[in-house]
Amino acid sequence: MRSLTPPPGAAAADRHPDAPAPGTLLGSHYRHCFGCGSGQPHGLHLETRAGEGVSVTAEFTVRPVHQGAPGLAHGGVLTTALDETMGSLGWLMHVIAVTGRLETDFVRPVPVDTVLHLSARATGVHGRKIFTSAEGRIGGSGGPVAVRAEALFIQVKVEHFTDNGRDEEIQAAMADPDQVRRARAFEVNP
Ligand SMILES: CCCCC/C=C\C/C=C\C/C=C\C/C=C/CCCC(=O)SCCNC(=O)CCNC(=O)[C@H](O)C(C)(C)COP(=O)(O)OP(=O)(O)OC[C@H]1O[C@@H](n2cnc3c(N)ncnc32)[C@H](O)[C@@H]1OP(=O)(O)O
Repeated sequence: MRSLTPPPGAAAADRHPDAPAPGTLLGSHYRHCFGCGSGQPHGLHLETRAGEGVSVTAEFTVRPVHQGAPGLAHGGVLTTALDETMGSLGWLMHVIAVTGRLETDFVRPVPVDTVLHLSARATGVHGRKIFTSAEGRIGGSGGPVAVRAEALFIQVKVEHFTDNGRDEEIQAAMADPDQVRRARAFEVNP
């Protein structure tokens, strides 16, 4: 199994000089994203905020549509929330990266209506690989840990999307000045 710990020789993750100030809401990277998009009625609607260094926070309210067992959040949904939170670290580094590998520890059951306080940080960079970790706490940022994850993101070029995404959505994204502006925030040229 490939490790999610930065290898010897990994560098610390660099906060881009133009990264939004700590406390700033990052906004959605794509309106139809299941994790953060406002145009996705069944999505998680996560709003991620920049932290210090290469770190972010977010709050996720578990709704009845997120159930796995009666009254409890589905583990896959919680993993998605962690994935999205770690994925948004790219905003602070000005890189586009996709999840390559992700591992979740489910520590406590998470009831419907819980506000999960999520935090994520980059733990190292090695070539195109960005190592990250995240946790979700119940009831507040000092509350008990319910979920924990580590993930490896791989830096990609914009062609990762334009070559592989369904044409209909790619054309719409390229015709949307807001989307182009957001892609430029990642220093890519769509
Ligand atoms: C106009 C259109 C604009 C659109 C864009 C606009 C905005 C977008 C901006 C940001 C979007 C991104 C994220 C935002 C936040 C969202 C969070 C959710 C993120 C996701 O939900 S995203 C979906 C799920 N994700 C995928 O859909 C990936 C599918 N996959 C692939 O596309 C390839 O698989 C890829 C690219 C991952 C690698 O392929 P590749 O050919 O580029 O690279 P290669 O294989 O050479 O690997 C290089 C080094 O990574 C190591 N490595 C690779 N894979 C590994 C693994 N699984 N485990 C451990 N190590 C791994 C190798 O071992 C090597 O390591 P080493 O260098 O040490 O040898």
